[in-house]
Amino acid sequence: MSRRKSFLRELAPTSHWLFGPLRDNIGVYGQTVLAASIVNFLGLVSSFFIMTVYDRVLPNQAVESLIALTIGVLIAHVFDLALKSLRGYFVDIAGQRLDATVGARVFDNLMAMRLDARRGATGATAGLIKEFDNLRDFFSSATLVAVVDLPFIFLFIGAIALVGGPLALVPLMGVLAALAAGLLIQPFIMRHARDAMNEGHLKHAVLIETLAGLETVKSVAAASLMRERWRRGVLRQARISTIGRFVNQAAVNFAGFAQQISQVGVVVIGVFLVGDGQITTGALIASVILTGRAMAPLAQVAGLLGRMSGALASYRALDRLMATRLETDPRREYLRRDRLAGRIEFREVSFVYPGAKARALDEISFVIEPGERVAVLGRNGSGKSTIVRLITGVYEPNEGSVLVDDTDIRQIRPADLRANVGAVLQDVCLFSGSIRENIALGLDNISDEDVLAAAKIAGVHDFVGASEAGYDQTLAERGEGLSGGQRQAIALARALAPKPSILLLDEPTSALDAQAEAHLVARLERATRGRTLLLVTHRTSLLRLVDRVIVLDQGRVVIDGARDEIVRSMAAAKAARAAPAPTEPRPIGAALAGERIRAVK
Ligand SMILES: Nc1ncnc2c1ncn2[C@@H]1O[C@H](COP(=O)(O)OP(=O)(O)OP(=O)(O)O)[C@@H](O)[C@H]1O
Repeated sequence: MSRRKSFLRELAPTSHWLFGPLRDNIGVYGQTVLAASIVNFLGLVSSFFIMTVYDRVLPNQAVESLIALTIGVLIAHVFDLALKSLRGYFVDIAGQRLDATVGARVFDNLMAMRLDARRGATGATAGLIKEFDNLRDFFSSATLVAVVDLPFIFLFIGAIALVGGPLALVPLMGVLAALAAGLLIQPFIMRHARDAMNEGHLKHAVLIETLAGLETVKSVAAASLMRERWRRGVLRQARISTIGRFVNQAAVNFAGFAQQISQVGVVVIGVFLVGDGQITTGALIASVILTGRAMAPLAQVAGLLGRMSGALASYRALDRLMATRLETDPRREYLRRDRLAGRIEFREVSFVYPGAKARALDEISFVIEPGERVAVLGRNGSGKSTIVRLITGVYEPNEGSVLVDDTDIRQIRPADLRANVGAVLQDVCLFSGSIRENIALGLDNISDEDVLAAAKIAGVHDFVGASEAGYDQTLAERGEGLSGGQRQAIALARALAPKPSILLLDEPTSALDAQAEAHLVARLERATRGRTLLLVTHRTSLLRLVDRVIVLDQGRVVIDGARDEIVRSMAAAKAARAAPAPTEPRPIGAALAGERIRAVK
């Protein structure tokens, strides 16, 4: 099989995300059903043993028969013990396998989900992933075994009919009443399970948002606000869960009650039947024991129905997640482009963020040739970063197309596109691990030389080279332990390391001081030569890196031309307003804000 086909196969598991792996486990579940069935049959043994002892051994004092029967019943109980342990073990094995397959698939889906298909807060999505534990517990819990026991309830009632005749009607009515009560409350429990789950996700979202922004929460004294949101979430979830649990427990208790009453009923009616000579005393005792045995799983089944509601709510939520659009459509034949030359074209591109009303980009068109170096300028919110996001392919245009090397990027295999596009985004995000790991993130075959070369250009070597731990220095979550400028340098090194043909830098020096920025610009001037560079900036000092400038305003291209010409006209406009000459670094956006700009169209 070709490499491409096997990759697509990997991405496109053909079976349903849950039922497929459950089907793969059918052998293990089959063994569980077999073990549970034998356990149920062995459950008959004790009752028949007692009945035989009462009716045959006791009147005749048949000690030899008693010994033989006792040995038989002991062997049956040893089997029963072994099979019960195996039954639990089999269900556990099935749970482990589900963990390995379904758990991985859910995570893969999350990674491959399109950003514009994502719904709700990060914390709520994290809560959703937690739902998998709920589902997994359901399919690997001992309670599930109660389902296997359910048909055996009728086997035991059949056995009662065999030895006690009409006595069987008593447990039959008890069973039907308990099952009816359990089923009647299902819609109510189901609604509560779903509401409790949703409240749980909202609560989780508050927790994650607070933890992610803990420094800000503390420094702006927002703790009381977050605590109040958390407290409200906890109270709401607790209230809903308490009602659900109460009703479910009532069903479990009713099943226990039905069992007790049935046994009493069997004894009372049995006395009359024994009196009439219809059944023997042994048959009465066996019927009482069998009634207990028949109805024992009912409480478990009532509990199982409650858990099933929770599992069903989790399944539905996860199923929605698994059905969201992925970046890579497994049914599509993507183009493999190992090496891209770096031509970028925006053709009549419009884009609206999910949930937003206004267009972030409004029918914009431009071409950047391979190796061309372009700065994108404009006021805050004019759409500069959106251009970067569209080239990385994390968002798709609503209208028009973004082409790289004359191919719509939706046709290019996302992994190939990312391998050819190095990007430093506005919000730098590092991960726990060493500095080297952070630079080489996602690059499996990168050499130490390439890491070092990129680190030197980006300025990482300036603060890492002389330290004892060097590139092995371990960073905490999100790169904590480094300054903003140092984090930015690592992100730049990460973008440069694979020597991509396209380099997208979104305000790469916003956290640097003037001197560090000047050094970086000098190094970047050499390093970016021959690569397509798209630089988003508010600083004039970075314009040394580019030959052309595109200016955006409200999602439209309003100026597109040679750098020197545009810088000259900007300076002239400023001079005309008699503004004092700004000192380094000068914010271009501010300069442009008060300026009348010539539309290119
Ligand atoms: N995730 C998002 N969801 C909804 N709207 C967004 C999102 N990100 C950006 N926007 C909106 O899209 C528009 C363009 O945003 P963009 O980040 O591209 O601006 P920008 O020019 O890079 O601004 P800045 O100079 O402040 O970084 C803005 O109006 C912004 O409010």
